[in-house]
Amino acid sequence: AGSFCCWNNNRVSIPVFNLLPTSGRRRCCLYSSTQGFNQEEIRQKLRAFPGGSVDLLKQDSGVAVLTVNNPARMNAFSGSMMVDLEEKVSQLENWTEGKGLVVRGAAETFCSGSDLNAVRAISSPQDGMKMCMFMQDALTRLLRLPLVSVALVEGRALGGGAELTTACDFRLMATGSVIQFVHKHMGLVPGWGGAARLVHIVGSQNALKLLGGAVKVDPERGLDVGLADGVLEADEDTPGASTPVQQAEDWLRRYTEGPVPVIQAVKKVVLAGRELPLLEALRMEKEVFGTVWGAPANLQALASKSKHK
Ligand SMILES: CCCC(=O)SCCNC(=O)CCNC(=O)[C@H](O)C(C)(C)COP(=O)(O)OP(=O)(O)OC[C@H]1O[C@@H](n2cnc3c(N)ncnc32)[C@H](O)[C@@H]1OP(=O)(O)O
Repeated sequence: AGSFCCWNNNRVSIPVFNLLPTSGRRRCCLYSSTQGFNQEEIRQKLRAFPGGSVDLLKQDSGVAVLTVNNPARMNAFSGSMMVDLEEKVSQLENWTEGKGLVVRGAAETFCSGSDLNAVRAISSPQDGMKMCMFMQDALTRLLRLPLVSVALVEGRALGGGAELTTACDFRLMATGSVIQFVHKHMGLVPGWGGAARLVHIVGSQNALKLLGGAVKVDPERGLDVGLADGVLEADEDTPGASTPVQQAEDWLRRYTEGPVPVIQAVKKVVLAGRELPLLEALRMEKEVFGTVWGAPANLQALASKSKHK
């Protein structure tokens, strides 16, 4: 049962760690030392570029809020924020009571990508690749959490910020917000796993258009191409109106309402279907099914003779 998912000798072994029941979960590293991935060394390098933070609020409701917090730089990711993000993902991997996650930016904007000051300082290809592996690992683990996650996009999500939105299960765009993969304008392509995930979300044709044209995706276009799953209307005039975070939590509730083991199981079977070849996905589905069949929520539903009208 102690399987994990390093890419060894160009062979991808089964990424099952996060699909296991919580007690058997092991943290996954996407890359190993054979690919030049030394997480501690990269952490130390990244910490040399401080500023801002990534903050985690775990709530009794089972829904956590992860905030990218560097408003002086439009929530750009400094090096220390990348380390913060990875640590917060680790905490969420061990959150046995969790069901949902809202990912947002501070001060009404999402994230303007990597901090260009840090980018200039680590512009060698070797350092760039190390940062890329570190962020791919953190964001892959973010998407693989057994929580249903939504990116709440206010203001701008640019470059790596756009990539971060794709590491969530859903994207909610506030009125006036923009998601833009500006990489081409920076002489880059996505490196935090954003291209691979974008293809899964919108298909290769739309992904080519969005990346190749560095298209500004507003909420209407987001819904049209399938990048956005909903739009939040601004409601500043109504006294006591709910905040965008509350609106996002309300939106998410349809997927997070119910017992923790069932919600986590739903995410796990979908993840298996998304990431594994069919036979392995079916096997994983069987494993997860075994954790809910005859479990308290199932027995309770049977006893109450519930009807689905
Ligand atoms: C694999 C990852 C690839 C990447 O993420 S590459 C980075 C992609 N992102 C960018 O190129 C964003 C560059 N920034 C911009 O386009 C604009 O600043 C932006 C976000 C549209 C906001 O424009 P405005 O509303 O006019 O505000 P502004 O330009 O005065 O910005 C306010 C302060 O924030 C700073 N800022 C914004 N984005 C940053 C970034 N990514 N890295 C470092 N600093 C950044 C900006 O320099 C300004 O600071 P200051 O007030 O001049 O000290």
